[in-house]
Order: sequence, then structure tokens, then C-alpha cells
Amino acid sequence: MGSIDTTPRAESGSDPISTPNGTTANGLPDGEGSVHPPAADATGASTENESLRKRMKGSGVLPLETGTRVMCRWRDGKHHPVKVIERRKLTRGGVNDYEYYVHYTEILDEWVKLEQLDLNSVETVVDEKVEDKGHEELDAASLREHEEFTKVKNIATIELGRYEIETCKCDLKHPPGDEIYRSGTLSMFEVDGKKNKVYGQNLCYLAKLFLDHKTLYYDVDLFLFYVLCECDERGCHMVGYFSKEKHSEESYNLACILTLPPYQRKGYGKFLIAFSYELSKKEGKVGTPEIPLSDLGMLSYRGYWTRVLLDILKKHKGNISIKELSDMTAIKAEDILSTLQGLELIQYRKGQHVICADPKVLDRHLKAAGRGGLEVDVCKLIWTPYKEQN
Ligand SMILES: CC(=O)SCCNC(=O)CCNC(=O)[C@H](O)C(C)(C)COP(=O)(O)OP(=O)(O)OC[C@H]1O[C@@H](n2cnc3c(N)ncnc32)[C@H](O)[C@@H]1OP(=O)(O)O
Repeated sequence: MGSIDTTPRAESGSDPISTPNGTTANGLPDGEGSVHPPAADATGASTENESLRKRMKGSGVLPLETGTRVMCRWRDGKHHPVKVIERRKLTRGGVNDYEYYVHYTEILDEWVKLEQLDLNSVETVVDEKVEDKGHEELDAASLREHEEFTKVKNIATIELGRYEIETCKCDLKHPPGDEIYRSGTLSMFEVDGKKNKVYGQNLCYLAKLFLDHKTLYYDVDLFLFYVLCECDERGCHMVGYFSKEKHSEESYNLACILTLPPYQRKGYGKFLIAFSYELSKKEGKVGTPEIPLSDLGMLSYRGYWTRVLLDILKKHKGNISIKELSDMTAIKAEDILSTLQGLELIQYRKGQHVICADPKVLDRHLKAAGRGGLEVDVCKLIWTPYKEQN
């Protein structure tokens, strides 16, 4: 695959304007605030800007107006053409000390310090024109209003454990709910979608990014979210979650499950599934995951059902019915039947299903089903089923 050139290109209209009388648009004589920005490195530009700032204060150029076009030093150390979208005053600054929210052509918009801006390149012609052709259907007033609300990205990054992801940020130390399980560095929080609507919706959006076949629910009031976290001195960092309807007609005990990609294949999916069945046991109900399952979801569930059922069959002496297995595990009878049928452990004799559990065959299947992963220590689960809270 060829490499992609992501270096932003200068727009034709972004060169500094030179006026006929030999001064640049920033009011400095041509040559002093020269037409083309000096190819200064990061440090050089900063020192130069500092002295320029001092010289230009009197000329009224600072603070820069919104709409001003100027060259801005990005984190690659290069200068790129930007337009000032917004400015905000520095709390401890002087009268003209602002930082600026700038719009790049090919990079994400961001707040920048004055030192990053090359004041030699300032165009003071403030662009009031409506430029966005995609919004032609909007009238100028509503477009201005739309731009006003959407122009500044208020959240720059989100931090999940060791990962920092641009565009959003969460400063909560833990999910906004009750910690219902803690074992070592792992904690599980129960978040009520009704009490924490935005948080619940954001979890759904996050899961949707990794799931094609699920419908996105906006009405999160009806759901509880079980958020699994790895905890350290800096807080509890989500590794995955599952959602669950507060009341399910279809006896679903899990609506949607997600392990965040950096944490997948570490056993958290198995843990979340096991946890959902422990909740069902506490409720005294059988449960099943909402269908359809994704391929990875099906793999994880098949593995869980196989291990749980075959472990019981291995230890159990005498006959056991599917109903008994269901009562012991909270796994719905249909799922037990399909799992055992898939493993060819069910025979139909004299009008009824019979489980044929040869120990050697069970061992072979158990081996193939893989590791059990992280165990849910039920003694550490402190939880009251939802209905009992009303
Ligand atoms: C009801 C529903 O919500 S269905 C939708 C399920 N969710 C999704 O598909 C969202 C995207 N996927 C995910 O979030 C995850 O892959 C999950 C939740 C399905 C599984 O989470 P994980 O934390 O990776 O599961 P875990 O580490 O416990 O592994 C479960 C088992 O599934 C299988 N598995 C999981 N991922 C893979 C993979 N990429 N390739 C092959 N097998 C896999 C393996 O058998 C694995 O066990 P093993 O590691 O011992 O071999």
C-alpha cells in the first residue's frame, strides 16, 4: 500500500497580503514584517513573535480578530495556514493576552498559544463571508448560528487507561454509578441509564463503532450498564462493559457487550459474560444474550456455555436434565440444548432428549473450548436486582 501524504498544503489565498504602498496588512513596513514568513524553527519563531508582540501591541493588531488568517506552527514544527475561529483571554494575562482557536485546512482544529502564530503572516482582512458550500440551503443568519454552536471543539482528548484519544475527554475518576464488585484491581460499576443519560448514550455510541449489526438505542433510560474497570491510583479506567434491559420480556440478561480493542483477548469478554449470568442467578432468573450475536460474540458465548456445562457434566454423578442444568447456571434451556447439540452430546431417545456425556469426549471438548479466563468471585459481588430497588 502506498503511503499517504498528510502534509497540509498552503491555500492560494493564505499568503500574507502586501499592500501597494509597501506595507504589509499588519501595518508594518514591507521588509520588517516581510511578505513571506521567515523559515524560523520553533524556538526562533517563538522569540521573534515575543518581540513582534511587544512591537505590535500599539498598532492594534493584537489581540487578533476572529476571521484573521495567519500561519501557525503545528506539532510537526512546520507552519500551516489557519483561520482564527475564536479567541479566549488568558486568566493571568495582560489586556492583549489571548489564546486562539484556529481552523487548519487539513488538520483538526485546536487552541493554540500566541507563540505558535507567525505574526509576520497576519492578514487583518476579517472574512465575514459565508464559505461553506455544504450549507447553501441555510440562510446566512441560521448558518452563522450553526457555526457559532459548532465552531469550537471543547473537548480535546479522552484518556482510557494508558491511551489518550483525541477529540473527547473525560475527567471522571470512575463511571458514574455504584461499585458493585471489586477484586484486586478490577471493579465493576452499575450505571443507571436514566440517572446518567449522556454517559449511557456515549457507551452505546462507543459500542456501535465496533458493531455493525446492533441498533443504536437513544432511550437509555430502560437500560443498566455494567462497566468493568481496571483501577490504579489515577482512577478506574474502563476496559469494557455490557448493557442490560431493566425488564426484558425475552429474558435477555445482556443487550450489548463490548471489550475495548486494546483490552481484547485478555479474558475480559468471558468475565463480562460470566458476570451477566451471576446477576441472573441473583435475580433467580434464566437469561440469554440479545440476538443477533456478532461472530466474536457467538464465539465468546459458545466457549462460555461449553465450559460451564461440561464442567458440571464432568463432576455430576447420575442423571441430570436440561432444566436442572438451566437452574444451576441461569443459562436458558434453548442455549443449553444448542450448545450440547453442537457438541453432539444430545441424543433423542424414546421421545426425549438425553445427554450422553462420555468423560473422554467431555475432556476433548473442554480442551477445545479453551481457558476459562478471569473468574467472577461471587463473594465480592454486592448487588441488589433492579426491581427490588423500587
Ligand atoms: C449480544 C451482543 O452484544 S453481540 C456483540 C458482541 N460484541 C462485539 O462483537 C463487539 C466487538 N467485539 C468485542 O467487544 C469482543 O471481541 C468480545 C466482547 C466479543 C469478546 O471480548 P474479549 O475481551 O476479546 O473476549 P475474551 O478475551 O474473553 O475471549 C473470548 C473468546 O472469544 C474468542 N475470540 C475473541 N476474539 C477473537 C478473535 N479476534 N479471533 C478469534 N477468536 C476470538 C476466543 O475463543 C476467546 O477465547 P481465547 O482468548 O481463550 O481463545
